[in-house]
Amino acid sequence: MTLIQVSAGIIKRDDRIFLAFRDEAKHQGGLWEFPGGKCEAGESSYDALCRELLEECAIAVSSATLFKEVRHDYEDKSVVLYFYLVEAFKGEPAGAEGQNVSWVQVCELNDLQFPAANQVIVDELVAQCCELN
Ligand SMILES: Nc1nc2c([nH]c(=O)n2[C@@H]2O[C@H](COP(=O)(O)OP(=O)(O)OP(=O)(O)O)[C@@H](O)[C@H]2O)c(=O)[nH]1
Ligand SMILES: [Mg+2]
Repeated sequence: MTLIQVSAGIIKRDDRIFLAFRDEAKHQGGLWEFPGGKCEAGESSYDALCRELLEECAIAVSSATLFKEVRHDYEDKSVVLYFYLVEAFKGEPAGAEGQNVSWVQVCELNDLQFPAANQVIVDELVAQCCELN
């Protein structure tokens, strides 16, 4: 099975994170995601992050650092996800492709459903930010 490389952005403002809802028709659809997408051939994960966040959220990333690299094997495909903490950007995040989006409190992330590969990221964000978890 081919390994798909994906970059995704953790866009945090105060105690909220910007999330997008994956269309039902997509792989792992009907779940919340950190916006992003597949790295193209020869493209760095950082460049893919910038391109995807411009396309999907209409923001221009000016600074981001790798938070965690996660490998996950779904039944139908294997992915390596490069999760970046987006530290600075221009523009206001939006659902530029018509997708539903939401600024969600970090401490309420576990109320939402994510693709399985994201659970380790959600757990870490919650552990860092929420005393009671
Ligand atoms: N963007 C994104 N993709 C994720 C996350 N978690 C996760 O398992 N994925 C998986 O990563 C893969 C690539 O994501 P994608 O569908 O956003 O890729 P893309 O933007 O290039 O979309 P396209 O193929 O419709 O053009 C999908 O198989 C998706 O299920 C996440 O938090 N964000
Ligand atoms: Mg995408």
